Amino acid sequence: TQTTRPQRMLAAVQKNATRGDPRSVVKAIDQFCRQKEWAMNVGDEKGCILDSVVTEVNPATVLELGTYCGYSTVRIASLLPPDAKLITLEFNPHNAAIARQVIAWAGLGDKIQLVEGASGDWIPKMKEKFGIETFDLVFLDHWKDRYLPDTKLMEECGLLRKGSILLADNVISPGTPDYLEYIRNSPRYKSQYFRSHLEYTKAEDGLEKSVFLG
Ligand SMILES: O=C(NC/C=C/[C@H]1OC[C@H](O)[C@@H]1O)c1cc([N+](=O)[O-])cc(O)c1O
Ligand SMILES: [Mg+2]
Repeated sequence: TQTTRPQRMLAAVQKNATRGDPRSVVKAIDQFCRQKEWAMNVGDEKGCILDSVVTEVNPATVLELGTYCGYSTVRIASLLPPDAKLITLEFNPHNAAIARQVIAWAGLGDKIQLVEGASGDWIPKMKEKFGIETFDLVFLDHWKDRYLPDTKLMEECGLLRKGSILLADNVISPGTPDYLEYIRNSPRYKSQYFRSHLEYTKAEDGLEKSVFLG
């Protein structure tokens, strides 16, 4: 029977990456996407910007919205300090099942909590279910029309503190116009655009980094 693209991506990781070596997992996925099949991972160019933000923030608590196959999950978790906690939300059970195996191959299972379900349902439960007070860093990479409602929801649930960083993928391609308009005009955020390209292509895309001012 026909395999799915996430299944073929996982097979490429298991074939080409070294168990317990997160950077080799990242490299294997990027190679698969360049040489075999495009897939919607943040990719290596935007990934380097992601790395620099994670390193700068050095977060103790991270929320990722949109795991997909775990590429950015592994990329972020490989840079976190020892006791840091990364919670990643994925709506699609098949993608979540693949991501769990990618994360396991990278040996990062103890740093990452993958939660299956809708961000709108889980964001209000972060405190009670995971003992999270606030997030130091949020990486938005899920459905583009969920960036704005979920940001407002995080504000309402008190999950952001003065200095929390939101980093949003795809603000140009596919684009998140309502989110950009809100975050760039809100007095509660200070935003910065990092221009780059849509993963594995020459199309423009970029990451929007926003600091919550409280
Ligand atoms: O839809 C995108 N991401 C949303 C992911 C959505 C997740 O929810 C549905 C599925 O569970 C997936 O894992 C996307 C799309 C493109 N694209 O070029 O179409 C590029 C990207 O970097 C993206 O993150
Ligand atoms: Mg993306």
